[in-house]
Amino acid sequence: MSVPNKLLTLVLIHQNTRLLLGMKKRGFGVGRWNGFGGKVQPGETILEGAERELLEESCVRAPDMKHIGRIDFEFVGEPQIMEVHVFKATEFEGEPAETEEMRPQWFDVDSIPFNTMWPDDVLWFPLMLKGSKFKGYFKFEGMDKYLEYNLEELDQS
Ligand SMILES: Nc1nc(SCCc2ccccc2)c2[nH]cnc2n1
Repeated sequence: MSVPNKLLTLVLIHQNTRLLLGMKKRGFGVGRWNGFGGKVQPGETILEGAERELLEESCVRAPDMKHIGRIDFEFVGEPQIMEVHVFKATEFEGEPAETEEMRPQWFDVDSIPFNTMWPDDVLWFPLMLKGSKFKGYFKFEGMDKYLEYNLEELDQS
């Protein structure tokens, strides 16, 4: 019996040569820099979930966020696939501030801390940064290693 995918969001704010990331302070992915996101709740759209999580985790709003990709993550031994919808924004309202979940920090796009991020990020962040749309799949064994993956840049046309 297969279970439906777990719907999640991930929001990146990319302004010229800087990228806003947050240090995850608890829960899934704790101790890693990442975009802002989390579970999509019943009754909200994926976009509404992304907007809500960004505000909850960073105190900023990004009305111009656009859906730029989807990455499915399978973890060996877990029946439920994590279906992560990635959004990118260039403008934001408010001031990024630390919350219980995340400590935000700006990084130059040439010094992204990939060694303290999920191991797949180094593969798809370049696509995100250059404005491509993409679709990916990663099969993880544990939190630090993927066994297989595919990653596809999609035509914008
Ligand atoms: N960059 C990245 N992010 C995630 S989870 C993102 C979605 C999420 C899940 C739970 C809480 C907040 C946000 C990853 N998983 C495996 N590789 C990964 N890479």
